[in-house]
Amino acid sequence: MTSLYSKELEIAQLAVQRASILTKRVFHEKTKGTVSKDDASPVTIGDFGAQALIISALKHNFPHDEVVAEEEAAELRSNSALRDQIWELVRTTQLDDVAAEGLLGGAIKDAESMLDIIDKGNSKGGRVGRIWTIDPIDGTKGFLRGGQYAVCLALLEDGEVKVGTIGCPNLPVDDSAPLTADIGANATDEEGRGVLFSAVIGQGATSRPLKTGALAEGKSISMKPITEMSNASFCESVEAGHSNQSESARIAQKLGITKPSVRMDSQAKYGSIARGAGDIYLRLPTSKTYQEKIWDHAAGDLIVREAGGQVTDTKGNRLDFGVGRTLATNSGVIAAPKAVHSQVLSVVQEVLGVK
Ligand SMILES: Nc1ncnc2c1ncn2[C@@H]1O[C@H](COP(=O)(O)OS(=O)(=O)O)[C@@H](OP(=O)(O)O)[C@H]1O
Ligand SMILES: [Mg+2]
Ligand SMILES: [Mg+2]
Ligand SMILES: [Mg+2]
Repeated sequence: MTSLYSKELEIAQLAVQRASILTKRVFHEKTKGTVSKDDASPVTIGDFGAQALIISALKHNFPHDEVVAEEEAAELRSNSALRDQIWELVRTTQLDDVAAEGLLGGAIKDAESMLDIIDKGNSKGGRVGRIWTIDPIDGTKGFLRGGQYAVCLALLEDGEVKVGTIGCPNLPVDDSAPLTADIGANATDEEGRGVLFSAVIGQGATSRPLKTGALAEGKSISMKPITEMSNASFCESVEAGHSNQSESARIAQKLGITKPSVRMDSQAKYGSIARGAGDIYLRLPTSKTYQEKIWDHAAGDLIVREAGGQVTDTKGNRLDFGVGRTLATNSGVIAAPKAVHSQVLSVVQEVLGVK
């Protein structure tokens, strides 16, 4: 008997694997075709190319589903040199397993079709129906700096995350490799690195080595119970502009955590705590106006919850993926093992003065 969402899970994992081949190629290039977006954040040829490959696979398999993706093609329509660079990458990236590549529908027709495909990620999101959300490169600043980054894909149905997949080319394959500052900062995809995290609602979370063809065998993962807060490790963003790092240090101190935080880019943080390499992920708002994007959290939220964790915002509410392209009703993220989540939340609220 096939289980619920088995086709969605298989396609999602293969699509993330294929997109990761492309991002790894760009990761090793000196020039990554970086342009600055309207909000001053960077985007590279890797982000555009990965988004094109993932949407193409989704449209081949699930033509009626909507897609909320981070990037848009507007800039590429007026910059043909950049478009051509991306097309060259997309045209020459495929899974090295013919059957797996066939499941994703094979190659995109031409450069113009590629731009149209990138723009199919423009859904407004919402509470109704099937909507995929894509972060083609999460942690683009990390990708450029030489840190962690992730290729992220999730399926929402009526506003709830049902399937989530995160490809982390630079994380150790070994689920028990402890979370260290070095893993956060050390960007390499040499032998022994590259992991694919996945979850389906009600079916648990898994990790497997990130491959270039057919999927590797998966292993079930779970969060590590925290027996002593003094030994707990927490992770947060590298970029001080994305998460308040002085407040998190005060929270850690009040909780009795003695180790310094591990700073790591991208949803690699969610995957790392889901497999028990780390314990707690704190993301504390740095401004009252910034709204977190659904593609930055959907896959990670499900993977952590399916691994035995609890994920809320700083108000103690579950993340609500049904209000549009952003988490407009939420503020920050607190992810921790279920048994200690309320303890962590109450210290967060005390330090932030949240009622
Ligand atoms: N002001 C502010 N506050 C909170 N979050 C923000 C902010 N600005 C940007 N972003 C989003 O942060 C995403 C990357 O954050 P990360 O946690 O991966 O890592 S890090 O902050 O770069 O260390 C990053 O995702 P990518 O653009 O996919 O890299 C952004 O969507
Ligand atoms: Mg992101
Ligand atoms: Mg991104
Ligand atoms: Mg971005």
